[in-house]
Amino acid sequence: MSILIKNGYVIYGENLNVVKADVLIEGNRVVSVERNINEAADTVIDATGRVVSPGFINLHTHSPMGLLRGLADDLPLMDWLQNHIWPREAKLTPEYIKVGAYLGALEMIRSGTTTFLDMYFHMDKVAEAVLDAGLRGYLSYGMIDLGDPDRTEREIKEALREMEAIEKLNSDRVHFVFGPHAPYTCSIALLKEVRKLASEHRKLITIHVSETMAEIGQITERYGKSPVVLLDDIGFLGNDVIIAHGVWLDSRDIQILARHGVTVAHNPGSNMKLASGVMPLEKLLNAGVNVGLGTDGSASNNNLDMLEEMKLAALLHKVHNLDPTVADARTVFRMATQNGAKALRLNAGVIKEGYLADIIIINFNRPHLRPINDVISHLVYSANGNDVETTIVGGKILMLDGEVLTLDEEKVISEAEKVSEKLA
Ligand SMILES: N[C@@H](CCSC[C@H]1O[C@@H](n2cnc3c(=O)[nH]cnc32)[C@H](O)[C@@H]1O)C(=O)O
Ligand SMILES: [Zn+2]
Repeated sequence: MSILIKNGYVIYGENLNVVKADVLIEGNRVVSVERNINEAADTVIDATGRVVSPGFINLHTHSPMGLLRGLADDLPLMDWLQNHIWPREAKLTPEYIKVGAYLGALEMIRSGTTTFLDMYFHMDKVAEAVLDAGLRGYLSYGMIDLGDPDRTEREIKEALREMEAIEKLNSDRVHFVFGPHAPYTCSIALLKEVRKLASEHRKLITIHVSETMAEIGQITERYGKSPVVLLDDIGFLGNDVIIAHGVWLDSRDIQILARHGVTVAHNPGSNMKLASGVMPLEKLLNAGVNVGLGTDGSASNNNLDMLEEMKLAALLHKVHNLDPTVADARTVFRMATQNGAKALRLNAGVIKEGYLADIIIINFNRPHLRPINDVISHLVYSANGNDVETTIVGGKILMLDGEVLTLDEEKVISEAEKVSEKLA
């Protein structure tokens, strides 16, 4: 199968050069980006007045949490989790989670996300939804043992069960990732076992770290050190680790993360909504730490729109530093694309010959995106997810001119509505 995208403004290569060109996709890869490609293709898409961009990589989310959207707002993290989210999650069955995963997948396709790193439970069900939807999912079972050795064993067993189930699906679009929830919900024994298993099975690890001041307080009281120093001391860190948040990091923590090549998934929307704090983006980037962008779940954001998230990231760090040169549009755009790909070791996040064809087309024939003075600026500061018209993953078209081809949109939405009645 081949796709030819004609006449668009293409965001080309790592340097984000915007060129008027055609893009030829063969199989799952981009084979050519040039003016006036005249080759025949199975599908030809006219992208006149449109921007052809790498799809977004949401580096931290809980995709089925759309089911809980709007049920518990305006609360701090620990209260939100313990008193509102966890009691509702206790009612979630594998079937409900699958319904939530379809809702999340639909939202991601519509807003231009092509790959996401997820943490939730029953990820084998999420994987089935991801495969139907056509997205790429890096899926972690969120492990929580609260220091109870019986629970440690159960959580590891469940993670391994889900790993096997996902591997059985035998697709390059779904990957299992280890997901110990956080240093305040996981015992040292669990964290050490995860480190060992991840190395043994060559899997990535993702974990919430240093999200709130309350967490720093708890971990310092329990262990006499910061969460990052704790993880370093038990040999947990490596370039296969993606920490979500990293809001409360001191300069020593940052040096440790840089030394190990750890990636940080930044979630500005969630950090602002839960009033967790402002992550030290400039310091992390200056130390050479890879920083990607995530939305977190739809119960703390409250959507999965990466275009919106880029703007939040840019604005947050400007006002926080009282310096508008911080978090410039190109830096933030790279966080939402190539930095995420780097963390996931995925040959995507860039449009270039040989890369995976994970590509979106954004309609710039709209007043808020004209005149086209600067494409990257418009994407970060002026666009939103609704401007995405076409979404392609691995050379497969998931949405074409605003019509989602892989999912029955009405059904996905009505089933989510039905499940929500059972959770309220
Ligand atoms: N095995 C666990 C499931 C954990 S999934 C991952 C968890 O992370 C929670 N979560 C969502 N957003 C955040 C966040 O920002 N910080 C910490 N936890 C979060 C989410 O609600 C979910 O409970 C169990 O049986 O309860
Ligand atoms: Zn999270």
